[in-house]
Amino acid sequence: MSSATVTSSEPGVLASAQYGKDLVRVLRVVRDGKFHHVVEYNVCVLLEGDIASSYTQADNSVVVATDSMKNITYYLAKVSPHILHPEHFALHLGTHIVSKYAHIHRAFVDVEQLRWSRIPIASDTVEGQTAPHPHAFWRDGGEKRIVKVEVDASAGKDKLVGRVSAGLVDLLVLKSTGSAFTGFVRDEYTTLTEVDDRIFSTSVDLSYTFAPISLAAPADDKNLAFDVPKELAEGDKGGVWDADKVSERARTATLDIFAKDESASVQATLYKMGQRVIAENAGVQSVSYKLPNKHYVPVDMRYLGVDNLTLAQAEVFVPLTAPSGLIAATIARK
Ligand SMILES: O=c1[nH]c(=O)c2[nH]c(=O)[nH]c2[nH]1
Repeated sequence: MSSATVTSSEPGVLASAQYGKDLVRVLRVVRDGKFHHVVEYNVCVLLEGDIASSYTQADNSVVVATDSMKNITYYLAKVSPHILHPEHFALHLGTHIVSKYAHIHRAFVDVEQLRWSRIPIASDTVEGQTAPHPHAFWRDGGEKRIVKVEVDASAGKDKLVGRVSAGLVDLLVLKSTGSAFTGFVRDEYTTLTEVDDRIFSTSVDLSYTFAPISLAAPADDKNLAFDVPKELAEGDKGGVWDADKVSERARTATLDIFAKDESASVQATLYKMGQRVIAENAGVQSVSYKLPNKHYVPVDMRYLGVDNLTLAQAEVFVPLTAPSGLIAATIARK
């Protein structure tokens, strides 16, 4: 952003500015004969560049309307060969915008992907397996895949840098044993009892960051020449161009560790999850989790002469909506 003229009557200076369109909702159908693929995305596009005068001087000549950003998003949803891969689609969208507008130096594209899974048809089997329906889908949970991309043209339109992080949110999990919490600080504020066995439930917020990549500027006027560089595509195991597999592995690792770990605490389980994501994905530089500790409290039935508090007898629990613990950490590659 170029600096604005500050007159003496203005006590403040425009320190940063971004604008764009949020919640661009799009469903795309890709027809592969009778076999269809669908993706549903909520897209947010924000831009930075030489736009200060639109704030400081009411100069709209530098404004690409947010309405146009919505239209570009729908246009690329129609023509981009990358539409089924949210990381690649977001890179394409960001690259398109910074290449088209000379005064726009950075594009930030966030994609939230909603779940549409194939309906398994029990009466149709292929080699003994339930057949996934070719064009019927169901929302199998509120979990969302998340992609955040920055396309940075500040070093030049022919020196684009892509910064990508991805992950998931709202993956709700619960285990009814295999979790303890003991040995924590005990002082005058402590009311929590130590437990060798408890319910562990959380809503996983996972995000991992890839190493920055250089991007080829689109060659043609319609900016459709954005291609995954071949050498990168082939040698990119666990990196940005392997993003669908990374997403699957990170999700599986998270669920596996959650289920199998004899958890000493949310902190210790989180750390193991992060280590596994780093170990399994060579292109991932760091992994962050935010894990709320969603408490379930055994109901005290002693007034009825019923034991629902001792470990083996705790069977009826109340989910607490608030407060919850919140355990967060980032594990970075050494
Ligand atoms: O796994 C946990 N970590 C904590 O930091 C904590 N604090 C708390 O009250 N319960 C728990 N559980």
